[in-house]
Amino acid sequence: MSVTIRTLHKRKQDGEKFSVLTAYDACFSRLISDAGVDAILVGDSLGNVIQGQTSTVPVTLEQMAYHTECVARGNQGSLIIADVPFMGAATVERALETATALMQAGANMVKLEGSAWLADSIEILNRNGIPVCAHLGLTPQAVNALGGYRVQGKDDAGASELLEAAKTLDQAGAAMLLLECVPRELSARITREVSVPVIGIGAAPECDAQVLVMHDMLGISPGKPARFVKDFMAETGDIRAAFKAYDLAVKDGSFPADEHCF
Ligand SMILES: Nc1nc(=O)c2c([nH]1)NC[C@@H]1CN(c3ccc(C(=O)N[C@@H](CCC(=O)O)C(=O)O)cc3)CN21
Ligand SMILES: CC(C)C(=O)C(=O)O
Ligand SMILES: [Mg+2]
Repeated sequence: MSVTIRTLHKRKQDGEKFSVLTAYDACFSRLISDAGVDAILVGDSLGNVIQGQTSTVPVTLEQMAYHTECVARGNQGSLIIADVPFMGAATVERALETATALMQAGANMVKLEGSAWLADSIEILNRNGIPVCAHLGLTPQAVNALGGYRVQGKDDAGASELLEAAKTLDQAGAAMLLLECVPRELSARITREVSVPVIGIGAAPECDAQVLVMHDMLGISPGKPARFVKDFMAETGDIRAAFKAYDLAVKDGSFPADEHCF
């Protein structure tokens, strides 16, 4: 039985959590979906973990489409979400072209980084049968504008802006939201106040779902891991078991713990 948007919306209504991991190739896509992970994100984090770049800015649409095709071939029924790369939604026209390529490569949903201004693109994509996940908070494609990878929505003004953006995009028809590096209390409040499922990374255990970069949760990414990362390989010693332990920990609410939140 394949996971669909409907399945995941029902999970939120029923108060059940779901799990998401990134994958970039057919082999890991198969292992992750076989482990019961509900959705696979073909993240532009492939710039970091596949290409060895220092940000996601250099990643192109052609590369995203190629990795989405690879993931789609290995997938055993998880929902496939593909990242719209840098500048891919700069205009509504570009968002349509970019999303077309990713959906034709095998994605079931596209993820766009931004804020309330994504509403126009979301409406037109929806009209054309493309569900959208809106990525809010720390949006890594904007690292040069943000001045680094920093927690967002820390002061009162930033927090109410983020809450309003989440509500606007919920109203505009976003099928899901993703919060990255947003303080725990604010993340929990946004999750309560929107109708669609909220995926967290560096957000809150109260979110409806969690996502991690696969290489991070296997403990094989270079450098010091971000606060929100947990190494599931350390406690299992086996890739398949690590994916299963992650899925279980997300679903029973034991991941993320306080130490993974801001
Ligand atoms: N391997 C990998 N994992 C990721 O999670 C990831 C990527 N690559 N590439 C794209 C973006 C970049 N991301 C990042 C990168 C660094 C931090 C980071 O160091 N955060 C600080 C927060 C500092 C603060 O308190 O403001 C941390 O301590 O975790 C967060 C997200 C998330 N994404
Ligand atoms: C970190 C997640 C949310 C992402 O956008 C990616 O993997 O590219
Ligand atoms: Mg991304």
